Amino acid sequence: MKKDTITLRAQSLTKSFGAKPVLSDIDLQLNAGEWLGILGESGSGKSTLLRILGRFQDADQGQVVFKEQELKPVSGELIPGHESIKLIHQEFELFPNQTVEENIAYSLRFYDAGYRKEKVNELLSVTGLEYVKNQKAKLLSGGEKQRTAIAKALAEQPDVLLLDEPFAHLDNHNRRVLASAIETMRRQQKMSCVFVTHEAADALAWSDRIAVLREGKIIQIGTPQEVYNQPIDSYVAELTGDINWLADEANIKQFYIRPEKIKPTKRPEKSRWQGKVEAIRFHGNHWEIRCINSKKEKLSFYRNRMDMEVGQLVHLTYASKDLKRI
Ligand SMILES: Nc1ncnc2c1ncn2[C@@H]1O[C@H](COP(=O)(O)OP(=O)(O)OP(=O)(O)O)[C@@H](O)[C@H]1O
Repeated sequence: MKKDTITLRAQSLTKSFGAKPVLSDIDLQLNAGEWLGILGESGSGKSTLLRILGRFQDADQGQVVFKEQELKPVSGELIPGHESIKLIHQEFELFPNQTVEENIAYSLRFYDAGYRKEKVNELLSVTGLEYVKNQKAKLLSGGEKQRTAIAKALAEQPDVLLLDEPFAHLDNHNRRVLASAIETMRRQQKMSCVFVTHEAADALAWSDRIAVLREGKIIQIGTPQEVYNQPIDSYVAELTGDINWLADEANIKQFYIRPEKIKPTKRPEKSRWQGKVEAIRFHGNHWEIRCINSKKEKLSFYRNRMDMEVGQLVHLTYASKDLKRI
Protein backbone atom coordinates (compact mmCIF):
# COMPACT_ATOMS: atom_id res chain seq x y z
CA MET A 1 0.00 0.00 0.00
CA LYS A 2 1.29 3.46 -0.88
CA LYS A 3 2.26 5.51 2.16
CA ASP A 4 0.41 8.63 1.06
CA THR A 5 -2.96 6.89 1.18
CA ILE A 6 -2.82 6.69 4.98
CA THR A 7 -4.84 9.53 6.53
CA LEU A 8 -4.62 8.72 10.22
CA ARG A 9 -2.26 6.41 12.03
CA ALA A 10 -2.06 5.34 15.64
CA GLN A 11 1.21 3.88 16.87
CA SER A 12 1.67 1.93 20.09
CA LEU A 13 -1.07 3.79 21.96
CA THR A 14 -1.31 2.93 25.64
CA LYS A 15 -3.67 4.44 28.19
CA SER A 16 -4.50 3.71 31.83
CA PHE A 17 -6.91 5.34 34.25
CA GLY A 18 -5.21 5.08 37.62
CA ALA A 19 -3.94 1.53 37.89
CA LYS A 20 -6.41 0.26 35.32
CA PRO A 21 -5.00 -0.32 31.83
CA VAL A 22 -7.65 0.65 29.26
CA LEU A 23 -5.68 0.55 25.99
CA SER A 24 -2.53 -1.48 25.35
CA ASP A 25 -0.22 -1.08 22.39
CA ILE A 26 -2.80 -0.05 19.81
CA ASP A 27 -1.57 0.16 16.21
CA LEU A 28 -4.05 1.25 13.57
CA GLN A 29 -4.04 2.89 10.22
CA LEU A 30 -6.90 4.54 8.40
CA ASN A 31 -6.60 4.83 4.64
CA ALA A 32 -8.06 7.73 2.65
CA GLY A 33 -11.77 7.15 2.10
CA GLU A 34 -11.77 4.06 4.30
CA TRP A 35 -14.39 3.18 6.92
CA LEU A 36 -12.89 1.42 9.87
CA GLY A 37 -15.25 -0.11 12.42
CA ILE A 38 -14.01 -0.67 15.99
CA LEU A 39 -16.08 -3.52 17.39
CA GLY A 40 -15.94 -4.32 21.08
CA GLU A 41 -17.97 -5.02 24.17
CA SER A 42 -18.94 -2.33 26.65
CA GLY A 43 -15.88 -1.16 28.57
CA SER A 44 -13.36 -2.50 26.02
CA GLY A 45 -11.91 1.00 25.52
CA LYS A 46 -13.65 2.06 22.27
CA SER A 47 -14.63 5.60 23.31
CA THR A 48 -11.24 6.20 24.91
CA LEU A 49 -9.53 5.22 21.65
CA LEU A 50 -11.80 7.53 19.66
CA ARG A 51 -11.16 10.43 22.03
CA ILE A 52 -7.40 9.96 21.66
CA LEU A 53 -7.69 9.80 17.84
CA GLY A 54 -9.86 12.94 17.89
CA ARG A 55 -7.38 14.79 20.10
CA PHE A 56 -9.70 15.11 23.06
CA GLN A 57 -7.54 13.02 25.34
CA ASP A 58 -3.84 12.15 25.43
CA ALA A 59 -2.48 8.64 25.42
CA ASP A 60 0.11 7.80 28.10
CA GLN A 61 2.38 6.52 25.37
CA GLY A 62 2.36 6.33 21.58
CA GLN A 63 1.55 8.72 18.76
CA VAL A 64 -1.31 9.74 16.53
CA VAL A 65 -0.16 10.81 13.07
CA PHE A 66 -2.48 12.73 10.73
CA LYS A 67 -1.31 13.03 7.12
CA GLU A 68 2.27 12.26 8.16
CA GLN A 69 2.26 14.90 10.93
CA GLU A 70 2.38 13.80 14.52
CA LEU A 71 -0.42 15.44 16.52
CA LYS A 72 0.69 17.46 19.53
CA PRO A 73 -0.58 16.56 22.99
CA VAL A 74 -3.96 18.07 23.75
CA SER A 75 -3.29 18.75 27.43
CA GLY A 76 -2.62 22.43 27.99
CA GLU A 77 -4.46 23.45 24.81
CA LEU A 78 -7.45 25.76 25.16
CA ILE A 79 -9.51 24.07 22.47
CA PRO A 80 -9.30 20.30 22.14
CA GLY A 81 -10.01 18.56 18.86
CA HIS A 82 -8.63 19.00 15.36
CA GLU A 83 -10.13 20.99 12.50
CA SER A 84 -9.90 18.14 9.99
CA ILE A 85 -10.84 15.34 12.38
CA LYS A 86 -14.38 15.57 13.69
CA LEU A 87 -15.46 13.52 16.68
CA ILE A 88 -19.16 13.10 17.34
CA HIS A 89 -19.52 12.24 20.99
CA GLN A 90 -22.33 10.26 22.50
CA GLU A 91 -23.43 13.56 24.15
CA PHE A 92 -23.64 15.35 20.76
CA GLU A 93 -22.58 18.83 21.96
CA LEU A 94 -25.16 20.92 20.09
CA PHE A 95 -26.05 24.53 20.92
CA PRO A 96 -29.19 23.82 22.96
CA ASN A 97 -30.94 27.15 22.36
CA GLN A 98 -30.29 27.24 18.64
CA THR A 99 -32.49 25.54 16.09
CA VAL A 100 -31.44 22.52 14.08
CA GLU A 101 -30.93 24.76 11.06
CA GLU A 102 -28.80 27.23 13.04
CA ASN A 103 -26.71 24.44 14.54
CA ILE A 104 -25.87 23.09 11.09
CA ALA A 105 -25.36 26.58 9.61
CA TYR A 106 -22.84 27.40 12.37
CA SER A 107 -20.43 24.88 10.85
CA LEU A 108 -20.67 26.81 7.57
CA ARG A 109 -20.34 30.31 9.04
CA PHE A 110 -17.22 31.15 7.00
CA TYR A 111 -18.96 30.48 3.68
CA ASP A 112 -21.13 32.94 1.75
CA ALA A 113 -24.83 33.05 2.56
CA GLY A 114 -25.97 31.47 -0.73
CA TYR A 115 -23.73 28.43 -0.45
CA ARG A 116 -24.52 28.12 3.27
CA LYS A 117 -28.27 28.02 2.65
CA GLU A 118 -27.90 25.49 -0.17
CA LYS A 119 -25.67 23.21 1.91
CA VAL A 120 -27.86 23.44 5.03
CA ASN A 121 -30.93 22.51 2.98
CA GLU A 122 -29.09 19.59 1.41
CA LEU A 123 -28.00 18.30 4.83
CA LEU A 124 -31.48 18.76 6.32
CA SER A 125 -32.87 16.77 3.43
CA VAL A 126 -30.38 13.88 3.46
CA THR A 127 -30.62 13.47 7.23
CA GLY A 128 -34.43 13.71 7.16
CA LEU A 129 -34.49 16.69 9.55
CA GLU A 130 -36.55 19.20 7.55
CA TYR A 131 -39.58 18.68 9.79
CA VAL A 132 -37.67 19.86 12.88
CA LYS A 133 -35.42 22.46 11.26
CA ASN A 134 -36.92 25.30 13.33
CA GLN A 135 -36.93 23.38 16.61
CA LYS A 136 -34.42 24.22 19.33
CA ALA A 137 -31.81 21.50 19.83
CA LYS A 138 -32.69 21.06 23.51
CA LEU A 139 -36.20 19.96 22.52
CA LEU A 140 -35.10 17.23 20.10
CA SER A 141 -35.37 13.48 20.71
CA GLY A 142 -32.15 11.48 21.15
CA GLY A 143 -32.25 10.27 17.54
CA GLU A 144 -32.90 13.77 16.17
CA LYS A 145 -30.00 15.14 18.23
CA GLN A 146 -27.78 12.41 16.88
CA ARG A 147 -28.72 13.18 13.28
CA THR A 148 -28.26 16.94 13.84
CA ALA A 149 -24.81 16.33 15.30
CA ILE A 150 -23.87 14.23 12.30
CA ALA A 151 -25.28 16.81 9.83
CA LYS A 152 -23.30 19.52 11.67
CA ALA A 153 -20.11 17.49 11.42
CA LEU A 154 -20.69 16.60 7.76
CA ALA A 155 -21.16 20.33 6.96
CA GLU A 156 -17.57 20.91 8.02
CA GLN A 157 -16.40 18.37 5.45
CA PRO A 158 -13.77 16.82 7.71
CA ASP A 159 -11.09 14.54 6.31
CA VAL A 160 -11.82 12.10 9.11
CA LEU A 161 -15.11 11.55 10.90
CA LEU A 162 -15.01 9.78 14.26
CA LEU A 163 -18.39 8.37 15.28
CA ASP A 164 -19.17 7.02 18.71
CA GLU A 165 -22.05 4.52 18.42
CA PRO A 166 -23.61 6.35 15.43
CA PHE A 167 -26.81 4.32 15.38
CA ALA A 168 -27.29 3.93 19.12
CA HIS A 169 -30.43 6.05 19.55
CA LEU A 170 -32.09 5.30 16.26
CA ASP A 171 -35.10 3.21 15.35
CA ASN A 172 -34.96 1.18 12.14
CA HIS A 173 -36.46 3.90 9.94
CA ASN A 174 -34.09 6.64 11.13
CA ARG A 175 -31.19 4.26 11.03
CA ARG A 176 -31.87 3.80 7.31
CA VAL A 177 -32.27 7.57 6.77
CA LEU A 178 -28.97 8.28 8.48
CA ALA A 179 -27.21 5.37 6.81
CA SER A 180 -28.16 6.62 3.38
CA ALA A 181 -27.18 10.21 4.33
CA ILE A 182 -23.75 9.07 5.41
CA GLU A 183 -23.44 6.88 2.33
CA THR A 184 -24.17 9.89 0.07
CA MET A 185 -21.63 12.04 1.90
CA ARG A 186 -19.14 9.25 1.85
CA ARG A 187 -19.34 9.06 -1.95
CA GLN A 188 -19.31 12.84 -2.46
CA GLN A 189 -16.55 13.75 -0.03
CA LYS A 190 -14.36 10.65 0.06
CA MET A 191 -14.25 11.15 3.80
CA SER A 192 -12.56 8.55 6.03
CA CYS A 193 -14.32 7.38 9.14
CA VAL A 194 -13.61 5.49 12.32
CA PHE A 195 -16.78 4.42 14.08
CA VAL A 196 -17.11 2.43 17.24
CA THR A 197 -19.93 0.04 17.98
CA HIS A 198 -20.81 -2.98 20.06
CA GLU A 199 -23.29 -4.10 17.38
CA ALA A 200 -21.76 -6.72 15.12
CA ALA A 201 -24.39 -6.16 12.42
CA ASP A 202 -23.44 -2.46 12.13
CA ALA A 203 -19.72 -3.21 12.05
CA LEU A 204 -20.20 -5.92 9.40
CA ALA A 205 -22.46 -3.76 7.21
CA TRP A 206 -20.56 -0.49 7.43
CA SER A 207 -16.86 -1.22 7.61
CA ASP A 208 -14.27 -1.66 4.91
CA ARG A 209 -12.23 -3.20 7.72
CA ILE A 210 -13.11 -4.11 11.29
CA ALA A 211 -10.75 -3.93 14.27
CA VAL A 212 -11.92 -6.08 17.18
CA LEU A 213 -11.07 -4.56 20.55
CA ARG A 214 -10.98 -6.79 23.60
CA GLU A 215 -9.97 -5.43 27.00
CA GLY A 216 -8.00 -2.62 25.38
CA LYS A 217 -6.16 -4.77 22.83
CA ILE A 218 -6.82 -5.15 19.11
CA ILE A 219 -7.07 -8.88 18.65
CA GLN A 220 -8.02 -9.02 14.98
CA ILE A 221 -8.21 -6.64 12.02
CA GLY A 222 -9.66 -7.63 8.68
CA THR A 223 -12.45 -7.15 6.20
CA PRO A 224 -15.93 -7.94 7.53
CA GLN A 225 -15.84 -11.22 5.59
CA GLU A 226 -12.48 -12.21 7.08
CA VAL A 227 -13.50 -11.39 10.63
CA TYR A 228 -16.85 -13.18 10.27
CA ASN A 229 -15.67 -16.22 8.30
CA GLN A 230 -12.17 -16.62 9.74
CA PRO A 231 -12.40 -15.33 13.30
CA ILE A 232 -9.11 -15.80 15.09
CA ASP A 233 -10.83 -17.35 18.07
CA SER A 234 -14.20 -18.27 19.51
CA TYR A 235 -14.46 -14.86 21.22
CA VAL A 236 -14.43 -13.08 17.84
CA ALA A 237 -16.74 -15.74 16.39
CA GLU A 238 -19.30 -15.13 19.16
CA LEU A 239 -18.94 -11.36 19.02
CA THR A 240 -19.64 -11.25 15.27
CA GLY A 241 -22.59 -13.65 15.06
CA ASP A 242 -24.36 -16.73 16.34
CA ILE A 243 -22.39 -19.94 16.80
CA ASN A 244 -23.13 -23.50 17.92
CA TRP A 245 -20.74 -25.45 20.10
CA LEU A 246 -20.13 -29.14 19.36
CA ALA A 247 -17.86 -31.70 21.03
CA ASP A 248 -16.23 -34.82 19.58
CA GLU A 249 -17.22 -38.34 20.67
CA ALA A 250 -14.86 -38.30 23.65
CA ASN A 251 -16.11 -34.86 24.64
CA ILE A 252 -12.55 -33.57 24.53
CA LYS A 253 -12.26 -31.47 21.42
CA GLN A 254 -14.55 -28.48 21.13
CA PHE A 255 -15.73 -27.15 17.79
CA TYR A 256 -18.01 -24.36 16.73
CA ILE A 257 -20.05 -23.78 13.61
CA ARG A 258 -22.26 -20.95 12.34
CA PRO A 259 -26.00 -21.83 12.18
CA GLU A 260 -26.22 -20.92 8.48
CA LYS A 261 -23.69 -23.67 7.67
CA ILE A 262 -26.05 -26.37 8.94
CA LYS A 263 -28.74 -27.91 6.74
CA PRO A 264 -31.39 -30.54 7.41
CA THR A 265 -31.24 -33.65 5.22
CA LYS A 266 -33.97 -36.14 4.37
CA ARG A 267 -31.34 -38.89 4.04
CA PRO A 268 -30.42 -40.22 7.52
CA GLU A 269 -27.22 -41.86 6.15
CA LYS A 270 -25.92 -38.34 5.39
CA SER A 271 -26.75 -37.07 8.85
CA ARG A 272 -23.91 -35.82 11.11
CA TRP A 273 -26.14 -34.80 13.99
CA GLN A 274 -29.66 -35.78 14.93
CA GLY A 275 -32.07 -34.49 17.49
CA LYS A 276 -35.49 -33.00 18.01
CA VAL A 277 -36.76 -29.53 17.30
CA GLU A 278 -37.06 -27.87 20.70
CA ALA A 279 -38.17 -24.35 19.70
CA ILE A 280 -38.77 -22.21 16.62
CA ARG A 281 -38.14 -18.46 16.61
CA PHE A 282 -39.21 -16.07 13.85
CA HIS A 283 -36.67 -13.34 13.02
CA GLY A 284 -38.45 -11.59 10.14
CA ASN A 285 -36.29 -12.76 7.26
CA HIS A 286 -35.65 -16.26 8.59
CA TRP A 287 -36.72 -18.80 11.18
CA GLU A 288 -34.28 -20.07 13.77
CA ILE A 289 -34.78 -23.76 14.50
CA ARG A 290 -33.38 -24.81 17.89
CA CYS A 291 -32.72 -28.50 18.36
CA ILE A 292 -31.55 -30.78 21.16
CA ASN A 293 -30.13 -34.33 21.01
CA SER A 294 -30.03 -37.25 23.43
CA LYS A 295 -26.75 -35.93 24.95
CA LYS A 296 -28.55 -32.63 25.69
CA GLU A 297 -26.33 -30.95 23.11
CA LYS A 298 -28.09 -27.97 21.50
CA LEU A 299 -27.80 -26.77 17.95
CA SER A 300 -29.53 -24.03 15.95
CA PHE A 301 -29.89 -23.55 12.23
CA TYR A 302 -31.83 -21.20 9.98
CA ARG A 303 -34.65 -21.78 7.50
CA ASN A 304 -36.06 -19.22 5.12
CA ARG A 305 -39.44 -20.96 5.13
CA MET A 306 -41.50 -22.45 7.93
CA ASP A 307 -41.44 -26.17 7.24
CA MET A 308 -40.54 -27.62 10.66
CA GLU A 309 -42.47 -28.19 13.85
CA VAL A 310 -41.57 -28.51 17.52
CA GLY A 311 -40.90 -32.13 18.52
CA GLN A 312 -39.96 -33.22 14.99
CA LEU A 313 -36.92 -35.46 14.54
CA VAL A 314 -34.28 -33.80 12.35
CA HIS A 315 -31.15 -35.09 10.63
CA LEU A 316 -28.59 -32.36 10.15
CA THR A 317 -25.51 -32.14 7.99
CA TYR A 318 -22.64 -29.73 7.45
CA ALA A 319 -19.27 -29.60 5.68
CA SER A 320 -16.20 -30.44 7.76
CA LYS A 321 -14.50 -27.25 6.55
CA ASP A 322 -17.18 -25.20 8.34
CA LEU A 323 -16.44 -26.82 11.68
CA LYS A 324 -13.91 -24.61 13.49
CA ARG A 325 -11.76 -25.97 16.25
CA ILE A 326 -10.76 -23.72 19.14
N1 LIG B 1 -12.04 9.44 32.64
C1 LIG B 1 -12.03 8.19 33.10
N2 LIG B 1 -11.59 7.91 34.34
C2 LIG B 1 -11.55 6.66 34.83
N3 LIG B 1 -11.94 5.57 34.13
C3 LIG B 1 -12.40 5.78 32.88
C4 LIG B 1 -12.48 7.09 32.31
N4 LIG B 1 -12.97 6.97 31.04
C5 LIG B 1 -13.19 5.64 30.85
N5 LIG B 1 -12.85 4.93 31.95
C6 LIG B 1 -12.92 3.46 32.09
O1 LIG B 1 -12.19 2.90 31.01
C7 LIG B 1 -12.84 1.74 30.51
C8 LIG B 1 -13.09 1.90 29.03
O2 LIG B 1 -14.05 2.94 28.84
P1 LIG B 1 -14.60 3.33 27.39
O3 LIG B 1 -15.65 4.37 27.59
O4 LIG B 1 -13.46 3.67 26.51
O5 LIG B 1 -15.23 1.93 26.93
P2 LIG B 1 -16.25 1.63 25.75
O6 LIG B 1 -15.75 0.40 25.08
O7 LIG B 1 -16.44 2.85 24.90
O8 LIG B 1 -17.58 1.31 26.55
P3 LIG B 1 -19.14 1.56 26.16
O9 LIG B 1 -19.42 0.73 24.93
O10 LIG B 1 -19.86 1.08 27.38
O11 LIG B 1 -19.30 3.04 25.90
C9 LIG B 1 -14.12 1.58 31.32
O12 LIG B 1 -13.92 0.60 32.31
C10 LIG B 1 -14.35 2.94 31.92
O13 LIG B 1 -14.99 2.84 33.16
